[in-house]
Parts: sequence; structure tokens; C-alpha cells
Amino acid sequence: MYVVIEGIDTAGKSTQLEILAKKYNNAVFTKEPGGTPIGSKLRQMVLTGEANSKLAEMFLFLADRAEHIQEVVLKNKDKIVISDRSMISGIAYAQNLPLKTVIDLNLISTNNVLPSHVILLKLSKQELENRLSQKEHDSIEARGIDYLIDIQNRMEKTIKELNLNYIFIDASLSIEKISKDIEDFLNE
Ligand SMILES: Nc1ncnc2c1ncn2[C@@H]1O[C@H](COP(=O)(O)OP(=O)(O)O)[C@@H](O)[C@H]1O
Ligand SMILES: Cc1cn([C@H]2C[C@H](O)[C@@H](COP(=O)(O)OP(=O)(O)O)O2)c(=O)[nH]c1=O
Repeated sequence: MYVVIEGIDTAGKSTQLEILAKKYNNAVFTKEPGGTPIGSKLRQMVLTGEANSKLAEMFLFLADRAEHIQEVVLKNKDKIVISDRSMISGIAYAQNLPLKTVIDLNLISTNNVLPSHVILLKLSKQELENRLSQKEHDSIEARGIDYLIDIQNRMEKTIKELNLNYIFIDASLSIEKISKDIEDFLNE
């Protein structure tokens, strides 16, 4: 089982992952970017905005993803792997290229491995504004509200386009209700 939790910044991914970690104590918890030793270095580069070229930035994420799929997802394929973000973020955040092109690049990076379960936490514009006003921004979050809402739409489109097994959850529901919906989805 390869479960991914997706959503734009502040959607509540970390909050739900903390709850999942208590319920699934035999699962492997991981993240993109940064789930491997090379990935930690790549993560540092992307989050501090070292790359001036958007294309270079996307290739850093793709390198992280290729290593992560090989070293974490495939090496634990007999276990439950639960990942904070995935190729869905990779496709959605690479906004400057057509969806089809980025999907192809991402499928190369994952060797065609797809998640078996996708959880997308969806925020309204108003709730996103609320949450972003309460935290310090990294260089990607600093790109603004409309940018992130566009990314969220692209995430939805990507999940449908790839025909994945998914649940979309309203991220402004209570933490408990979201966690129950996630548990039901994983137990289906
Ligand atoms: N269901 C929820 N309702 C209200 N606030 C939430 C909810 N889930 C998370 N939060 C709050 O929103 C902020 C962002 O949550 P976080 O889990 O860090 O998001 P992400 O990991 O997606 O960036 C945190 O301050 C968190 O406490
Ligand atoms: C996985 C991935 C993430 N991103 C972005 C989304 C986030 O802004 C950032 C990763 O940060 P993240 O680890 O999700 O940080 P936070 O805890 O602040 O949510 O990188 C991409 O642009 N492309 C990608 O392929």
C-alpha cells in the first residue's frame, strides 16, 4: 500500500500525518522532498530558493522523487508506506509547463510507480488566507494565495487525469472528522 497525503501548504497534511503515525505504528512514514539523504540536500536547495530557473527547480524535485521511489517506496513495498506529498505535487507545482509534459516527466522519475491511495486536503481561498497569515513563509509559499489555489486545482486535475484511487476532503472540517474520513478510506 502506497498512501500519499496531498494538499497545498497549510492544508493540514502534517496534522493528519501525526495522527496516522499513532494509528499505523508499523507503517513507513516519509516525505517529498527530503525522504532520503540526497533528498534532504535537494529539499534545502528548493526551499531556500537557490535555483533561479523554474525548470532547474522542477528537476531538483524530480531527482528527489526518483531517489525516493527507489530507496523508500519500492524497498518497502511489502509495508504500508505513507508519504507527505508525491508526484502529484510535482506535477501541480510545475505550473509553467503543460500538464501532459510534466506528467510524462514525473512518470519517468517514478518508473511508472503510482500511489495506491491518494488523500487530497482541499482549502477554500478564505481558509488559506487565514492559515497563511499565521505562519512564516518559505520561498514557495511566498508566491501568494492565487498561485496556491491554482496549484490546488491542478492537483485535482492531475489526480483525475491519472485515474488514481482518491478521496478529496474539505480541509476546513474538524481535525477529528478529517482523520475519521481518512481512516475509512484506508480501510475500504
Ligand atoms: N482541520 C483543521 N482545522 C483547523 N486548523 C487546522 C486543521 N488542520 C490543521 N490546522 C492548522 O493549520 C495549520 C497548518 O497545518 P499543517 O498540518 O502544518 O499543514 P501542512 O502540513 O499541510 O502545511 C496549523 O496551524 C494547524 O494547526
Ligand atoms: C514535492 C514538491 C513540492 N513542491 C513544493 C510544495 C511546498 O511549497 C514545498 C515543500 O514543502 P513542504 O515539505 O510541503 O513544506 P511545508 O511543511 O511548509 O508544507 O515544495 C514543489 O514545488 N514541487 C514538488 O514536486
